[in-house]
Amino acid sequence: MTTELRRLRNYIGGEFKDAADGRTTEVVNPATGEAYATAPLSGQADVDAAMAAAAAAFPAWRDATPSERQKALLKIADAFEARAEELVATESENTGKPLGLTASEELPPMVDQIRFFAGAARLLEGRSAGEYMEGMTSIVRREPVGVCAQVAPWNYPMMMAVWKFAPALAAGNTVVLKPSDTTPASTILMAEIIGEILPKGVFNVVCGDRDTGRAMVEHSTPAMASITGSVRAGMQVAESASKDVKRVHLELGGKAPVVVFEDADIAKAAEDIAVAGFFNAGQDCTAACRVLVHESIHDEFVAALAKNAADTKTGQPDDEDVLYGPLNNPNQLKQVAGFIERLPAHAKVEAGGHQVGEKGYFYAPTVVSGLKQDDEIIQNEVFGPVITVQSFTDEDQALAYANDVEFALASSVWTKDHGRAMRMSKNLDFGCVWINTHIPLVAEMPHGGYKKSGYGKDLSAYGFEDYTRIKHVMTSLDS
Ligand SMILES: NCCCC=O
Repeated sequence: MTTELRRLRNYIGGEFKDAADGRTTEVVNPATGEAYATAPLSGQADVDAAMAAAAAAFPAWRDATPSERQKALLKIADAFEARAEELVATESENTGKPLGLTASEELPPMVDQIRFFAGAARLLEGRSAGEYMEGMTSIVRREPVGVCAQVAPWNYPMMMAVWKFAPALAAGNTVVLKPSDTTPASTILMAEIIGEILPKGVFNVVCGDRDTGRAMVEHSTPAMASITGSVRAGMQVAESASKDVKRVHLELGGKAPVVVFEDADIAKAAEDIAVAGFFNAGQDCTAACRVLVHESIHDEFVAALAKNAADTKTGQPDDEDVLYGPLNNPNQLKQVAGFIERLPAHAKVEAGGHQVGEKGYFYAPTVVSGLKQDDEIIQNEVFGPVITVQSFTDEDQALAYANDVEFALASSVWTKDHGRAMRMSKNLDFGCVWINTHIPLVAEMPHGGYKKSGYGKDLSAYGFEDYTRIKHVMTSLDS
């Protein structure tokens, strides 16, 4: 018996539409490995239509007062809260995430982040107007940049979409957003909710693959392209955007060092690091994936971490005991398994190291020790439930190992020594340093990295300003 697949559609100019040429892709639930929907595989005509709708809606949305934009965003936050159960169920079908944790750990921060940007809409920062030249007054205008092309990833499909559209809309831009081709369902549901609140064309969703994303970034309409994804994808976006010098906002990979000194609370550090490394199956650009531990506590720490890994459960979304669900797709499962299969002889798998179950794309919580700084698994992003452990001799070596990767998004230090924590915070070359914790985020603080982790900030007033442009207006006092 064949079951009818749900038909997801693009949201363009206030209407749900199939791709102009009718092409679709199947959308698979990674917890079962079975298709449950189809989504448009959008081409140039669909991108053109979405860009035209966003461009047409821009002048009126730009000219709406900050107060009006705030009101609309607050309504969206309220509506998401009211339909939380539906959003969570859809996100879980998209990704296989545990239902309970998605409801408690993802939905509330998302709603809070929208409310934060609703407030930011009314706080437009600029230098003071004044007479910086005799007989002239200068003022600064902070304006929206225009239409924004935004590409969201599959690891947190709803929350990453919020990180993109909320600051963009708050600042007065209009948006064409593309969810990942593996996780479009929750974004389409968000479009349905948002569509009841915003004017037509202000928020548009185009489903599709890499070629769709490229068509969006290369399109002449958007003034800005923003992507959260892999380094490879970010480099392609930067290259495509360079053709007409578009503004680019890139949130790419991570390889977070987690530096545990000998005076840390070992049991607590091992417990917290296991959660921060395995949450969302480690599919998190800030995941606590690369532990550096002082040699004097190495064995004790590895044993504690391996025990926490063994106690961590992965499984189906409705199982209340699980910390994380499946990897997002078969390629991701292959990528994670590949890193373990290719481990050098000096590495030791302390926990996990294998697929779990026969259906879906589950992988066991894994801890690997005995690694060297130039090993593949130390230098490259695994994006799976795998925590590596290396040992160091002193602060200088810890710092050298921590900074010696191409990524620079997040890091953490575990110590009771305040001076050491402060020295490490100064010298760690990462966009975020946590001290005696790892992974919490707040809407008020910036998220974003350096080096191959990209540039531009998400969240915070900095993220909001990334979606604005500055204009200097100078007026002669004689006129
Ligand atoms: N913990 C949220 C990280 C966003 C990117 O993966």
